[in-house]
Amino acid sequence: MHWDPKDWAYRAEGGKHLVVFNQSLRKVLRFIKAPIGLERTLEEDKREIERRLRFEKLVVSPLLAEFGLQADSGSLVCLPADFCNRLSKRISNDRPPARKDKVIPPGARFAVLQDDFCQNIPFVSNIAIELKPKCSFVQPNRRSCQFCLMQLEKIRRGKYDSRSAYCPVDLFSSDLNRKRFAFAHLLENPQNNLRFFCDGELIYSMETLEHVGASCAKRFPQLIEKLCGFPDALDKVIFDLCNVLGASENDEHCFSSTFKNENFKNSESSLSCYQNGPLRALAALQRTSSHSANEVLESFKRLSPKQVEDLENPSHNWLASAKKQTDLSDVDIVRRHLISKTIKDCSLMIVFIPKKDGDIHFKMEIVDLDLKPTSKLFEHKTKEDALLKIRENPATTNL
Ligand SMILES: O=P(O)(O)O[C@@H]1[C@@H](OP(=O)(O)O)[C@H](OP(=O)(O)O)[C@H](O)[C@H](OP(=O)(O)O)[C@H]1OP(=O)(O)O
Ligand SMILES: Nc1ncnc2c1ncn2[C@@H]1O[C@H](COP(=O)(O)OP(=O)(O)OP(=O)(O)O)[C@@H](O)[C@H]1O
Repeated sequence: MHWDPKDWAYRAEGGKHLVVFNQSLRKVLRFIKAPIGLERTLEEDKREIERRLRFEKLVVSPLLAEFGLQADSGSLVCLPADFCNRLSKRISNDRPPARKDKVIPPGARFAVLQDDFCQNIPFVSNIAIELKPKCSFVQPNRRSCQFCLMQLEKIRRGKYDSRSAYCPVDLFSSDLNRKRFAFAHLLENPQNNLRFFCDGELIYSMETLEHVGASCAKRFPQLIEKLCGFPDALDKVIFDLCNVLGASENDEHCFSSTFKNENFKNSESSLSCYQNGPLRALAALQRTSSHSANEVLESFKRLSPKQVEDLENPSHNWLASAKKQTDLSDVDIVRRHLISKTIKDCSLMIVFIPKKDGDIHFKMEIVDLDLKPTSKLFEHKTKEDALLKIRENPATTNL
């Protein structure tokens, strides 16, 4: 393949990866980032990507398949230094300033080449919704979910300026009103949980609100109306999407959610959604682990060097760990935690097509199914400790 930076444009990025897309090929390249000045060898990239692809193929895909879902993970490609260096310069101005502490390390790189899930329907205009739902349930002995509890902490450390009233427990519920309420708050303050793209270009997100300003909040519903050909199309899209997303098997409530049933008294939709759908699978797999991060770290410390090595090479054995009902060994506990953490952090990429009969058809893919490195176990414990402190002060829970 001929690699020309001019064929690629900036798509988006998270804490670990930067993604560019090729409009004509409908493909993306997903690069691993590193802090500015920190060297990363080609071998490190390759090992990390192979570990992830292995995990997706041998562990996540079979688990998702049990719920009728597929994960399309892409393939490893080696990119020449000249391409990577020129591409980095080309996209630099498109990157959000808050993410610029990390870059694509200079030189040749390994990356993942994957289908572009923002535009995977040919011959028509594609509007895509990216949804990062996060943890679906309230942990035992707690009243509020992790997302709601973490909001103040995220504002305190400067990650966000304002609190989002989105609550994942509402999104995962089977009650369509709660789901729509969750979406309304995602639209109001998307943070890193919601993005809209039109033919691959970002049209609404936290980043566009910061850079383009509030006008994008008006413009993107108009674009959706134009594509669908009827008024208030965004409402219909969200309503239909809530139905096909499915729900967790357990209808839970989060103490910090601001949803009030009375606000929806006159709503025509005191209905439940179909339970089957990607959210059902994500909720079930997120529950793979019921151990605290502290317990997981203790289990990890007891592992032999060979067992630690096993965590670097995910295999079919992880499926047995995920399915065990009793007698969990230390290895099982760590594997289950890593599976659960991965699913709590993945995103859905959803493209919709309005049909002539007024129906809307959705095509959904799952991205960011990366296996968390064991080096993050300590960070998970630290985050959990921070959460416990929040819980000790009841004044902060019901924000
Ligand atoms: O711990 P959380 O729930 O805050 O999740 C982190 C995410 O923060 P979020 O809550 O979505 O704003 C965080 O999201 P951002 O990159 O900050 O947008 C990452 O996804 C991080 O995982 P990794 O370091 O990229 O492997 C995530 O870390 P993990 O805990 O999943 O390892
Ligand atoms: N296959 C794909 N098709 C279209 N867009 C994609 C694809 N993969 C990733 N993206 C876009 O690139 C963004 C960054 O990718 P990704 O979520 O993998 O980064 P990350 O650093 O691992 O994220 P996080 O910090 O949440 O762990 C995604 O949020 C999404 O907008």
